[in-house]
Order: sequence, then C-alpha cells, then structure tokens
Amino acid sequence: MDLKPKNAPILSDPSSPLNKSRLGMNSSMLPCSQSGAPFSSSILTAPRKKPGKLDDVRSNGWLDAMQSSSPPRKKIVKDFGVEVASDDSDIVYNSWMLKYPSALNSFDHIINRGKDKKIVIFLDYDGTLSPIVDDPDRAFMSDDMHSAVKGVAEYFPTAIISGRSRDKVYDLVGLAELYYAGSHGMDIMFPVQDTSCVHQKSYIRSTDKQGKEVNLFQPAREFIPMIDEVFKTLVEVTNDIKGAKVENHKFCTSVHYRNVDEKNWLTVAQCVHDVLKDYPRLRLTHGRKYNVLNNPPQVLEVRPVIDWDKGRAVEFLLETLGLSNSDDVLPIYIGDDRTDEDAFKVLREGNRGYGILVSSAPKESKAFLSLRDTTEVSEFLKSLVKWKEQVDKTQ
Ligand SMILES: O=P(O)(O)OC[C@H]1O[C@H](O[C@H]2O[C@H](CO)[C@@H](O)[C@H](O)[C@H]2O)[C@H](O)[C@@H](O)[C@@H]1O
Repeated sequence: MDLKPKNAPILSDPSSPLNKSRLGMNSSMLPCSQSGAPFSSSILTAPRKKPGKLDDVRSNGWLDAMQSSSPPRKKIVKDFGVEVASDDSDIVYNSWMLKYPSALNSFDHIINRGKDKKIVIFLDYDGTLSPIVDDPDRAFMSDDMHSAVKGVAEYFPTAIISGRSRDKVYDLVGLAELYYAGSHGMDIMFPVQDTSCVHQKSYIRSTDKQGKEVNLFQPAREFIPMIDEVFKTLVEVTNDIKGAKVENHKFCTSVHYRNVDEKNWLTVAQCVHDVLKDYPRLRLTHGRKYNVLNNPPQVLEVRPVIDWDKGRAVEFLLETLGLSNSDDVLPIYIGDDRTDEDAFKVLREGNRGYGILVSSAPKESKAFLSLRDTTEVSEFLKSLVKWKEQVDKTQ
C-alpha cells in the first residue's frame, strides 16, 4: 500500500519564514456578512481583496450541490431515479429494499457466512450511532446504543471511523476497548500490542487518555498547520452568518449550514469558496446528500487532497491488525454518509463482507444491505452479540 500522501504540500516546518508566509494571513481571510459584503476586522493585516463573484459559486455548481443535499421536506424522492409524492414513500422505500435488503432480515444469511470467520465491525458515528441533531456538540449516543457498542466490542474487533476529530469521537463514545479513526480515517489510533509489522515505519508512538502506549497513523500530518489556519479563517469569515458553525477536526474542517437560513446558503458557499481559492491542496466535499424525507443535515467538508478516505482506513486497519485475509475475516461496515461510500466500495470491490447503509430514504449506494435508523443499528449489534454468546456456549 502506498502510504505517502499524493500531492502533499511541503509544510515540514511551519515556523520557517517560508512557511509562515505560506501560512500567513492571506487575501481569503475576509469575513462575509450575511449580505455577502466584507467587513473590517482589527486582526487582519494583509490587504483584502473583494469577495469573489457569487456567480463563481453558482457556475461551480456549489449552490446546486448544497440545495440538492437539502431538498425540502416532504416533497419528492429523487435519488432513486423516480419522482413521487412523499405519501408514497413507503412503497418506494420497500421497493428500494429489494436492492438493499434489511440487515436485520438478512441476519441468518450474515451469520451463516460469518460462522467460521472472524467478524470485524466498523462503525461510522453521526447518523449511525447517534441520531442527527441540530447541534453537533449534542450528538450523543443513547444508553441503549452505548451498551450495544460495548457488547459488540467484547466479542469482535470494533472500530469507529468518523469524520470528526478522533478525540471528539472518543469523548462521545467513551469506550477504551475500541479502535478509533478520526478525520475520515486520517487519524488512526491502535494499541501497540495489536500492531503487526506492516507499515510499522509510518507509525507515531503516543499514549491514549488512560496513559496506555498506542500507535498513531496520520497520513495527512503535514496538513495540520494548514487546516488550523483555514479553520480560523473560516470561523472569521462566517462569523456574521447566523447559524453557521465551523468545526476543527485537526486534519479536516467542517462548515455547517443546517441552521443557516436558506437564503444565506449562497453566502456560506461564497465564503468557503473564496477561502479555498488560496489553498489548491485542500478540497471541498459535501456532507450527506440524501435523507430527503427527514430533514437532512447540511455540511461542507474541507480536507487535504490526499489519496486517503474511510475505505483506505478500513484496508489499513484490517492489514495492521493482521485481519486482511479475506477467507478468514468477515468485515461489516455500518454507515449513513457519503463518506462511508468509500468504505462500502472497498468491501464490495474486494468481495469482502458487508457494507450496511443506514438510511430511512432510498438512495443509491455501494452498500449491500440497509438499516433504517440508529434504533435498527443497535438492534443489529445486539443480535450479533446474542448470536455470538450462543455460539460460545455451545462450543
Ligand atoms: O463520519 P461521521 O461520524 O458521520 O461524521 C460526519 C459529520 O458528522 C457531524 O455532522 C453531522 O452530524 C451533526 C450532529 O448530528 C449534525 O448537526 C450535522 O448537520 C451533520 O452533518 C459532524 O459535526 C461533522 O463535523 C462531521 O463531518
């Protein structure tokens, strides 16, 4: 596996004058007001440029993407290739499930395939373990989900792979026995003793919150100063837009617009667009596209241009934990997000295990199976535990 970030920027010493100037305040650090007009800020020292034309954002399709990621509630279901009134959504959902059968209904099939193999569980966080809520800081798991995840981790190697920072997702989950990969897999932590010798040279030795020795794998490490700078700029330029929220995930950053009035979405897009113009080594991805019937979350994600995603993180963890032999191992990945599609793709293309999409609305996916919501996720995890307990008892 090529672990070197492709097109990585040269930012080895952020304190060097060269990098200081690269990282220094730049023309994009213009705050955007809700009318789209810049306003002054005393900490800005560099000359400011006028904001880019709103047409830039329109012609780039950004606004379209933001709108398509947030279609009005109870209107139409488009993603399945048909347009129907939401009253008919059950019929559409049920026919969609012919293509993506329920993982609960397929449970016997799954365990039949898994009975002679080592099952490995990969879980996304937001929308999979915790329901989507307006405030990202209040996306908690239910007690029921907490015990389901704890239970599953007792029997199967279990990893959380989230777009959030690793520390944040660890704080939300609070289970030391899991593996954690934050920032869409760009920040992976695993205990030293679990580590096979593959990729050994690329690890960084560290300690976890309990003081235990761990290895870290961070393929986008050199982007930390750049992300930090972009995060600060984005906070500044969106400061005046009511409802906008920027999160720093260390190796990537998110701009939330779910609480922004729709008439100001263009301003959000313009702000992010203007900032990113100065960072060719960063790219923008849109968060969830679907879930048209249940008030979708809305987020823009800024991340390094490197060949690394949740799919690569799954491959990495399987290899590192010595679980990459597809004849002996059955990986199960549960996620709800566009970014989880990279992991579904890896499993599908490698003909390994099951990708399970969490969605209460039809959408195209590389997953094989589906679960409707976090309640069904918890039910599925508990069924795995129950099955494993029975297997162990009879042995
Ligand atoms: O990979 P994930 O664990 O699914 O993380 C992806 C993003 O999740 C969070 O945002 C989403 O959930 C929030 C809480 O429910 C919601 O308010 C927001 O609208 C959703 O987009 C997180 O805040 C993002 O930073 C992650 O990138």
